[in-house]
Amino acid sequence: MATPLSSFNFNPSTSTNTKTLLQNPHYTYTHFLSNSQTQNPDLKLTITGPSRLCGHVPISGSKNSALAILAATLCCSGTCKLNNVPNVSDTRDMASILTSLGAQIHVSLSQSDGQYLVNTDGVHSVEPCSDAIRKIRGGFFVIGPLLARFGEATVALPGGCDIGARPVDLFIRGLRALGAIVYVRNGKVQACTENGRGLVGGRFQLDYPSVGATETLMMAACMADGVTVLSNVAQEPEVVDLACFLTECGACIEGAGSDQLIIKGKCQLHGVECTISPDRIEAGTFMLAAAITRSCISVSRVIPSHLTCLIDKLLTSGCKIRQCNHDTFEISAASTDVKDLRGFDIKTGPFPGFPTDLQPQTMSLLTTCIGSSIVEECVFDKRMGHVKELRKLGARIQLCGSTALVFGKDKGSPLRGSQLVATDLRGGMALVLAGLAAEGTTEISGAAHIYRGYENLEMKFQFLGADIKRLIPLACT
Ligand SMILES: CC(=O)N[C@H]1[C@@H](OP(=O)(O)OP(=O)(O)OC[C@H]2O[C@@H](n3ccc(=O)[nH]c3=O)[C@H](O)[C@@H]2O)O[C@H](CO)[C@@H](O)[C@@H]1O
Ligand SMILES: C=C(OP(=O)(O)O)C(=O)O
Repeated sequence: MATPLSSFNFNPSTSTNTKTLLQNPHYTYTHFLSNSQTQNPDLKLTITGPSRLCGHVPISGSKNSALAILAATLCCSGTCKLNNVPNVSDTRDMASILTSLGAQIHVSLSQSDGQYLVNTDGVHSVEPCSDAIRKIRGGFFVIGPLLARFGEATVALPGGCDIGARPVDLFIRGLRALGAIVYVRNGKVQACTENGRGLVGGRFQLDYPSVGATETLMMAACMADGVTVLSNVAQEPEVVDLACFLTECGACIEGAGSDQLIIKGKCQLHGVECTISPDRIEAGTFMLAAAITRSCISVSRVIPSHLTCLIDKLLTSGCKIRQCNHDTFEISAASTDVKDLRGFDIKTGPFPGFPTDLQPQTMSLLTTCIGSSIVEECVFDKRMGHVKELRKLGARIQLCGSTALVFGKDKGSPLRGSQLVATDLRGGMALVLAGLAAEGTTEISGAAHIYRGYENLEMKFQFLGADIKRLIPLACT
């Protein structure tokens, strides 16, 4: 029997250790946060473990699908209605990028599934607010639709997680292949079409199947004159989500989910209603949370084909995973159900490979498993910032470049609470998972990074029974 979906286990109790932290005169516990508060660099999370989780967790809409689809609304005349947009700081930043161009956005957070009504007919600028673009990676993707619909765009070089070199050379070369003139000047990419004639269909082979470059070029090609063939493209589910959205809007795209896209340009696309797919990275994170705390929880909505790699590894480790219906999974690592978990090796890669966005959280689990494991990060060149922090909890990890050798536990829990610093989104969440498993209190500063991509994160963990709180400087309340 699956755990009943109504069996929420809300445990708002405050442990002695947390009380000690709350005695800090400069910090307070807050239940709800405003937009600027989630981005406050002094925001902290405090967790007292070890936790046993129990109950059901609903998965929010995909951050990365939502960002790309919000950018794609710039291709559409009329209004787009987007449901299930996650209320995270990245989507709020994307909304401010669109409004800085003149788009009208009505956000309804009272809907349980975050609804955005977006109309880009009144766009009067082709240069989005640079400060917002420099905060997130997805904001840069607007260069494709702006150029396609309005014939020019000036977009600052993007931000996003600090996880290595993140150039935009493939975007630039791809847009040139569609007839654009593109320069990088003073930290901004300036693009226009020759004599204002618009983009033209062309052929372009990506050196690497970049998700963002594939999405940007797909949006541009949808409104270029003629046929475009893009090869060696990304096959991630978020690319498929974007292609489905654009097709509903009237675009003609073949091959989404394969390594080649054939796109026939259309003069105009129209607004549609669309529901953002569930976030596979959030779903994977909660499955890993169940494993690291040796607990049993259920998770929905999950699209199983999006998480094949992780599910296979968790089964290898000894977890029991049961599909309760088409989109609900129960995962158990509880001692009543399984022997203790064994370590396993992972190597990240483009989809359908192991997702780089689950690498840090998986490493946290491996520090608690029997035996040693090898973690190879092959997508980003500096995505190991969490290693130093996990060591502060007592984890034994040897690092050589982007390969980590993780020594599991000898006996008992090897992790003990400590004061940690989150330096990026998934690395920060890896610390949350480790904090749930660790004995004692873990305090994580730099928590704003985590709020970029996890909706209601501490509320979801509290419902599962974890002792987790966010602390915000008194000056900001
Ligand atoms: C907003 C968004 O959707 N972010 C996701 C997107 O990021 P993003 O689209 O930035 O990731 P890419 O797939 O582009 O990056 C992968 C690799 O390609 C390289 N590269 C990329 C573009 C380029 O022009 N030149 C180049 O060399 C990058 O340096 C990196 O090493 O896909 C990543 C890989 O699944 C995820 O981790 C991010 O969560
Ligand atoms: C790397 C990520 O995001 P971004 O590309 O937006 O920095 C992520 O979601 O893990």
